[in-house]
Amino acid sequence: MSVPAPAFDVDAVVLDIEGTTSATGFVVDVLYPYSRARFAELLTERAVEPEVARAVAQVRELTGEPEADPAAIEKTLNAWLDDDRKATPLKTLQGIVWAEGFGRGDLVSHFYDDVVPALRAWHLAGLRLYVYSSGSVSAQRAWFTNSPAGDLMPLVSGLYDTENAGPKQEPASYRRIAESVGTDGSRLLFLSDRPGELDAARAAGWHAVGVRRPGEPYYEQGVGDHAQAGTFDEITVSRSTT
Ligand SMILES: CSCCC(=O)C(=O)COP(=O)(O)O
Ligand SMILES: [Mg+2]
Repeated sequence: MSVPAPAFDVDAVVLDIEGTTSATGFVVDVLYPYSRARFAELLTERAVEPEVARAVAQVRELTGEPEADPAAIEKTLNAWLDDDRKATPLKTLQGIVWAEGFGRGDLVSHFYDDVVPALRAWHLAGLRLYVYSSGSVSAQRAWFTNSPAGDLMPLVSGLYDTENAGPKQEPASYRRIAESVGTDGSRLLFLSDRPGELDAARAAGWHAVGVRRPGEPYYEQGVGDHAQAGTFDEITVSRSTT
């Protein structure tokens, strides 16, 4: 079923990244190898850093291997990468490596051509913009700061990931975000490529639009009975002040 997106009167738009603002192919072909090549050093040379140690403890807990050494942890991380599993400790460790890569100029993020003009127009119209991605908050910040169109963080009011909000397929995560931004779910619009995420947002009382871009992994599957758009140009949002 294909339902075109209606016009939305909301206070804020919450954005998924991979498959929605940006190409999955770029993440998988550029960012994933970048992190894969740096995990060994991170796990051996920087194991005492609190963020690394916390993520390693989470990997050990998730795998049920409390004694796992750096080589075993690396093997697990790479297996999760192969499966594109959005495990929180994987995303934390990738976020560390990517943020440093963006910072030193090795990496520049990717946004589909229709996205940045739409974000600027929505921001100008008084809408707040948030990000909710499986990528860690530090990865998201680096992604928006180091875009081909320059620093986009001034457009963004807040960043949410699976650590500060929870899993993306659970309605409770969307309720948590609504509470955090101080807005009722009925005044929030979530944009994502994944039907399970759209279902969870709708179950929390949010508006949701499925973004279906040719070539993306979820394009063929579609977005179920959710309203859909092929680009951000097809999404009309405004914010009434009454
Ligand atoms: C800058 S975040 C990098 C992309 C990533 O690792 C990821 O898992 C994105 O997943 P999403 O929830 O945005 O589909
Ligand atoms: Mg996505």
